[in-house]
Amino acid sequence: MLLKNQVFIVDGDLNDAVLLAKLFDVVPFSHILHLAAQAGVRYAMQNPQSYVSSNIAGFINLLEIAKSANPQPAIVWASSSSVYGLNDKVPFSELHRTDRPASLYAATKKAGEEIAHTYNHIYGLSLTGLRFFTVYGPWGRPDMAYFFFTKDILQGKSIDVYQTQEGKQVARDFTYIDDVVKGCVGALDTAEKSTGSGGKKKKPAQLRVYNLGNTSPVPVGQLVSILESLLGKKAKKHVVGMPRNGDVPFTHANVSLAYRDFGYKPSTDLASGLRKFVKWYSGYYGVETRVKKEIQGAGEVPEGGSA
Ligand SMILES: NC(=O)c1ccc[n+]([C@@H]2O[C@H](COP(=O)([O-])OP(=O)(O)OC[C@H]3O[C@@H](n4cnc5c(N)ncnc54)[C@H](O)[C@@H]3O)[C@@H](O)[C@H]2O)c1
Ligand SMILES: O=C(O)[C@H]1O[C@H](OP(=O)(O)OP(=O)(O)OC[C@H]2O[C@@H](n3ccc(=O)[nH]c3=O)[C@H](O)[C@@H]2O)[C@H](O)[C@@H](O)[C@H]1O
Repeated sequence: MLLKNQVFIVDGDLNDAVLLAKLFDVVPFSHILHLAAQAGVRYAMQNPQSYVSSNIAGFINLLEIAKSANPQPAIVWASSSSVYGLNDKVPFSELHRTDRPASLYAATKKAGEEIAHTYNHIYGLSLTGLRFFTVYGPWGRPDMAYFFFTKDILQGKSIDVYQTQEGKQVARDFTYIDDVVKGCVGALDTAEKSTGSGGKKKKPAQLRVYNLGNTSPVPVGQLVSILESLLGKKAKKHVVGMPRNGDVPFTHANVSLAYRDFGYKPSTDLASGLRKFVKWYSGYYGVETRVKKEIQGAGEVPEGGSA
């Protein structure tokens, strides 16, 4: 039995139907926040099958169990800004085209949105897809640019900063983790109940898609300048043409729908968010940075402990 404030952790694969069924037997889930996926745009060229397995087959496995559960849970899940693909209207709105993905990762997230539509339509599952925009912060993913740029700058290694074939800077609507977490909680709080029971739909159920971005794109070159200042070290920067690797030249979120429906309002600019990241990174990896010196000077302790 779980006591108040306790968390029950089960380590398993989404594709393990037996395990998922057991979990649903034990817990009558009212809500599910589904974040598990094979993430990363560029890695999709190296290991395409892992995207199909986690983002399509694994998602369907979860939906299959959820649709037969009684009660059916409401599901909030992570889609991606990458579904906008070659869309060049800015800022990206949920009403814009998402039928031209630039990477297999994006194609699997877009497939997820279509699959969600099907399970909502046939079985009455309440489904909300959240299109996250390049999320960064403490405990982030080491394969993301802000993270490995930090490591490489500190180690004196060179970094590649992409520009478009036309020589324009590549930009991202970098979004701080705490803002995204607030968006997830808002989506969960406003998720309506599913309307089916025992695999049968009783009436139409809620189906939503929202952008969760920062609404303020920043060129990657500027991200590097901010890191240089926070780390107290110059980057060995090579500006190179963006390889044909699934990347898109820019992202920029319009978040008015999320604001209207659950008050989503990102409040962390890139410099403040990266400062928190570098503070965590310094403590976690035990490395010297300008931020670490500043906070030690002020008598604070770096976050994260040691690795
Ligand atoms: N970080 C971003 O910038 C960003 C942007 C858009 C969307 N997203 C999406 O947000 C979600 C979380 O991303 P993240 O950056 O925290 O990635 P992450 O890699 O840190 O977290 C994803 C987790 O899913 C787990 N996972 C993968 N396949 C699984 C499977 N078959 N069964 C069980 N677990 C599995 C991984 O082990 C990992 O712990 C993902 O769905 C990702 O696609 C992330
Ligand atoms: O919002 C999303 O849907 C996605 O967000 C994230 O993808 P991206 O926006 O591509 O983030 P990330 O790899 O950190 O590259 C950042 C920038 O650095 C540029 N970049 C990258 C590598 C490099 O060597 N040089 C470079 O300039 C690169 O061109 C880009 O402009 C998630 O990883 C992904 O899982 C997905 O969910």
